[in-house]
Amino acid sequence: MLSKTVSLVTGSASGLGRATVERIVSSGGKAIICDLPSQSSLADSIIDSLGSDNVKFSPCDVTQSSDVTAALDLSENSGWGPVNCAVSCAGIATASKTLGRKGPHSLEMFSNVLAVNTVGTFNVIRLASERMSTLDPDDNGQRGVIINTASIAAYDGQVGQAAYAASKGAIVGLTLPCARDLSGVGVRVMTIAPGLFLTPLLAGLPEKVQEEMGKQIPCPRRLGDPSEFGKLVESIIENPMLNGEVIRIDGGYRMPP
Ligand SMILES: NC(=O)C1=CN([C@@H]2O[C@H](COP(=O)(O)OP(=O)(O)OC[C@H]3O[C@@H](n4cnc5c(N)ncnc54)[C@H](O)[C@@H]3O)[C@@H](O)[C@H]2O)C=CC1
Ligand SMILES: C[C@]12CCC(=O)C=C1CC[C@@H]1[C@@H]2[C@@H](O)C[C@@]2(C)[C@H]1CC[C@]2(O)C(=O)C=O
Repeated sequence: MLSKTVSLVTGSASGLGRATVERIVSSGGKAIICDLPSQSSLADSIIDSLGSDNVKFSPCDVTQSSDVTAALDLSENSGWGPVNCAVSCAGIATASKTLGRKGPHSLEMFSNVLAVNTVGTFNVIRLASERMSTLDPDDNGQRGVIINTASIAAYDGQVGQAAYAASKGAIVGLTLPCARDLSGVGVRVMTIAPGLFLTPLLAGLPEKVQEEMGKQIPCPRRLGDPSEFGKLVESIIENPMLNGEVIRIDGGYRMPP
């Protein structure tokens, strides 16, 4: 049960973030949805189905410190107290070769992917951990847990994924040092590296392509369901010994070049 969980979940108007909010709330916790202002109608539909006592929306660009601060404030101003769980799912994926037919990879695109995926994730870690540090510790001396989302592209980046794989590799890389940095205040840091999940990121592909992608996965022979990501988030929250590690959730899949 997550009845003591007060969470902030970025990128949670959609896909893996949304499934995380649904899981946390169905297990008794509360969640602040942090997503871009353009996603407000999706956020409203989640609030309608889960209840405004359990879920609130804070329009947020994760690259902006003031937006993340406002989301953390919303939890405290709503009477929920400081968050004790922060899950980063906000992310963007681009495809562009390092040197393509039209010339070199856009530097702006590379910087933007790193800004949202990596800098945005670290922004949440640094600001959320400060709030968690004000909480009373539990029996294990722990005050909170931070869960990041990388990708198996951090290890098996494909053609055209230099920016995306770099942004996710950096999240893998910061997991242990952040866990070490925050151990003194009793905050755990974990990262999930998903394989292929059926979210709006992949749902836009033709069905045939989705089916073919699903068949590449050794077992189970299908794309992941976002609820399976939500289940893993719940396990990480509940298990005090999980810290400083990256967990792949990919059905044994390794991406080809
Ligand atoms: N679906 C998949 O197969 C996989 C997804 N991932 C990662 O999981 C995370 C979630 O992806 P999905 O749920 O599939 O995608 P999605 O596109 O359904 O959700 C991503 C959410 O992030 C939000 N977002 C984008 N930029 C933002 C910003 N600057 N500030 C706040 N929110 C922002 C979007 O508005 C969207 O609601 C991403 O980091 C993605 O890279 C990793 C591996 C596999
Ligand atoms: C590049 C992929 C695969 C081929 C295709 O038809 C369309 C794509 C666009 C979305 C990409 C696809 C694949 O590379 C896996 C990722 C990178 C996907 C976005 C998220 C993704 O599922 C991932 O991070 C997997 O680890």
